[in-house]
Amino acid sequence: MALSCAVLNPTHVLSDKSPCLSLKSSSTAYAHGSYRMLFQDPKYAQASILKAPAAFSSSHRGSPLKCYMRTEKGDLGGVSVGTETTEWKRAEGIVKELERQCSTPISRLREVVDAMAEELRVGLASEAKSNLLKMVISYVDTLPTGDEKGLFYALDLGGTNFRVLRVQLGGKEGRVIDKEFTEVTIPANLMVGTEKELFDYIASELAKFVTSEGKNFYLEPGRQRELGFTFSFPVHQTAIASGTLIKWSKGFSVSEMVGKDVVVALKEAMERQGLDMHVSALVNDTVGTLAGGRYRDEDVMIAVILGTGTNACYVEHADAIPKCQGLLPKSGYMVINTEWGNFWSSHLPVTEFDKALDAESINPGDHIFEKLISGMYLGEIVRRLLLKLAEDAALFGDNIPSRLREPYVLTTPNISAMHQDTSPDLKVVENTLKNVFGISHIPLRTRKLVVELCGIVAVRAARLAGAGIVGILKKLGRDVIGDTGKMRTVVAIDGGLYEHYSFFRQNMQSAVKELLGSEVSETVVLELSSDGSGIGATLLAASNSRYSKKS
Ligand SMILES: Nc1ncnc2c1ncn2[C@@H]1O[C@H](COP(=O)(O)OP(=O)(O)O)[C@@H](O)[C@H]1O
Ligand SMILES: O=P(O)(O)OC[C@H]1O[C@@H](O)[C@H](O)[C@@H](O)[C@@H]1O
Repeated sequence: MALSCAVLNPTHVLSDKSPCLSLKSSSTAYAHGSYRMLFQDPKYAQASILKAPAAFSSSHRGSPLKCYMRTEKGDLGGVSVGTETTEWKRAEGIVKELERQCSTPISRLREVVDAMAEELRVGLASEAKSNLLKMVISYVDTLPTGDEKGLFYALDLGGTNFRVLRVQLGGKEGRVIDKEFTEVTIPANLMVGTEKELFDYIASELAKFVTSEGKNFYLEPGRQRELGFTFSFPVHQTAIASGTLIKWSKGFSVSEMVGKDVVVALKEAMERQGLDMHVSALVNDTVGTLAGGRYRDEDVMIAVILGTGTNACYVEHADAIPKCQGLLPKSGYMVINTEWGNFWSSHLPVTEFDKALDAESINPGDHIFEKLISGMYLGEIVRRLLLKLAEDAALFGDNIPSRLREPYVLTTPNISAMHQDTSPDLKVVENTLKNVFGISHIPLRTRKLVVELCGIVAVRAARLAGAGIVGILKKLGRDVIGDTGKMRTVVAIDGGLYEHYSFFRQNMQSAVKELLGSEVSETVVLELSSDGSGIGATLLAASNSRYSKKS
């Protein structure tokens, strides 16, 4: 079977040193001019001089045989004479089309900003089930003052990790006198198990941690230990220390929990563990991050999580919350947990791959924005693209590795490592694809294509996250220089995706700058607040302590 490749001739050159021919199974190719066939893979090392018109065949089967062809006089000035197979052209076509579908030009981002600002407003107007954004009233209407004192614990149940923390707070002078924490990965089976299994695991880890309390930590005599419980899932908050689960996200589905008070579930589990501790605050991790950020900088107004999932909260004026009837806080403001992961707009650049991922997820139709931008999903999107290229353009040869069909086997840390591979031969890409999918002998141009795919998915995610932030700034009227002049707004950001993926961080920051313009963007600070939610939860436990004298 002849490859339908162009006939080679000396003028037909490729600008890079990518392999010139991809030979699948037994096939022949034709070459004009006299060339030396250099096989890239040593096991086919046979240099043979081909006299034009030359035909050669390979009995090689399986993944493509890569080779270089050069004139007898050696290298054609550093280029190889090559030809494109139809499959390669098809692969490039698919990637180009994907780039078009995922594009986020500033015009489209502005539409997303406006849609986000509108959904924020709608969500504050009423508790209608139809609201995309839950806009959860957090019952946090006072943020840390710095006067907090004493020993407080925090427990942070996230999408991937579960953290326990204790701090000794020393008021304005001492601030954080000492802190200790431990982090464990949540066993996957508990994400889909029973309430008792999940909460007994959490309570037992917490009880273990309490027994290791050192002498640096001091509990006032006669007091019960107090805890800030950070629960990174959509909760309908009913008071500062109670709330019922609205729905799971990020691969969790402990079914009988929906509608139940998560603090009651934790308290029952703590009792089963014999753990004597009072839950003083139930907070979303964005609210914890905001509190931790405000403890350091009084201009923190917004907190964003870009981790396994994504979400944002912000400080809203109480009189801008119509659904907050009769709950007018003395402070005049209320922290709102937007639950923006559930945002959707027709302006979002959603592709067939995103739709398929959503349809096959455990929460189809939910958290569409989160599925476009957060750490749980970026690797999975790239995997789906690679599978498409393998099926439609034989990117990795005739036989498709079975692991390429395995959902979530390619993680976002994998794609950030490949995407940020600075080695000249893209060794990280090669090793990652080999370790994850068992694919080897990947030519350089294919590795470059994989990097390009990671970039397309990451840029879209980062720019959409930036648009989400500007949507909140717009809701607050801080996307322009108001008549009160320039106001500094700090956005505290936590989460492994933002913290570890610098390319994502840079693209998000540049999207915010592009949307705001240089003058306004100078008033907005995006800062990494990597231990924010834990510290913040202890601070909120302190400010809502059963022993504090509420004025
Ligand atoms: N090196 C990395 N590059 C890109 N994303 C990463 C990296 N390391 C972790 N992440 C993302 O961060 C997520 C963990 O975020 P983190 O905030 O630490 O925990 P959680 O989401 O459980 O609160 C992981 O699910 C992963 O998607
Ligand atoms: O910290 P994580 O696991 O990345 O969670 C971030 C967000 O994940 C979303 O799925 C939840 O609905 C939010 O409540 C949460 O804040």
